[in-house]
Amino acid sequence: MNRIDQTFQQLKRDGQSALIPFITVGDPDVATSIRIIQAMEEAGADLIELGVPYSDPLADGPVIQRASQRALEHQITVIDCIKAAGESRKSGVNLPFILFTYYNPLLQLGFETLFNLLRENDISGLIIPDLPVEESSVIAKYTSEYNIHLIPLVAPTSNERIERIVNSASGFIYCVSSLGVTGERADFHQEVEKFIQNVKEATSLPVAVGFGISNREQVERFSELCDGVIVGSAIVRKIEEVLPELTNHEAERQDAGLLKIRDFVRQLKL
Ligand SMILES: O=P(O)(O)OC[C@@H](O)[C@@H](O)c1c[nH]c2ccccc12
Repeated sequence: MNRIDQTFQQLKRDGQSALIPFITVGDPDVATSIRIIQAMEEAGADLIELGVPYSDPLADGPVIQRASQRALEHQITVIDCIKAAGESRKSGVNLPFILFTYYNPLLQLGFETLFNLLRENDISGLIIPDLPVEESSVIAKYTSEYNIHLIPLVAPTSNERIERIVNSASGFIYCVSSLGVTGERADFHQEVEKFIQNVKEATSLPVAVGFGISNREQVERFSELCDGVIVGSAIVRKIEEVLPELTNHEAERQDAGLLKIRDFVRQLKL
């Protein structure tokens, strides 16, 4: 069984909601990203979204755009990101990995190569924000053959498309809490509760919500409504804040930076 399925089933048995951080791999570099992934697991994260930096991240707000730019300074590729997951697994990390990438880098790579790499590096899921369900059939045969989930995004404006999106999904459904781009928010789409309820009624898969969630109170609010919460920009901003420590040549300073990231994530875990 896929690690994502196992994790959500275990969380359901424990009556818990999943905490799913997003980080940009290679920000500030791959070795540090692997240490951040380890820190996320220590902090209590249940799954992790590993973002592939992209030059034209249309759906990303300024925080993640800056993280992509920092990673692209080292010319990090989708293969480097996949291998970083494999290295993390070898280091003892058990979290299910979800590769988060725009569509274009995958086209360059080719799906056969992609799915072989995903399997070799024990990546359990894929999120492609700019691949509409109408065009996802090209990937569907690989996801079932390799037992790797293609996790769809649904938005408050998806309405009649919700049925079609969730029927072709596996793993879990990613509900986008608000319109626009990623980034911490004080408030969300005015119908967000109703929207999440509609999605839950349309699927038996776990439902997670992301976009704008940045503090414990918001995690509590959305964990009441669904099976998991995704937090990206707030964590990426914390990484940005401690970059001087993470990139310091002294190991103690690096460790201090990692501890700040770990403690920030830990206070989000319910
Ligand atoms: O950053 P936020 O507001 O916490 O939202 C999660 C988001 O970072 C992550 O899931 C994500 C990163 N890039 C995206 C592009 C589209 C949708 C979602 C994403």
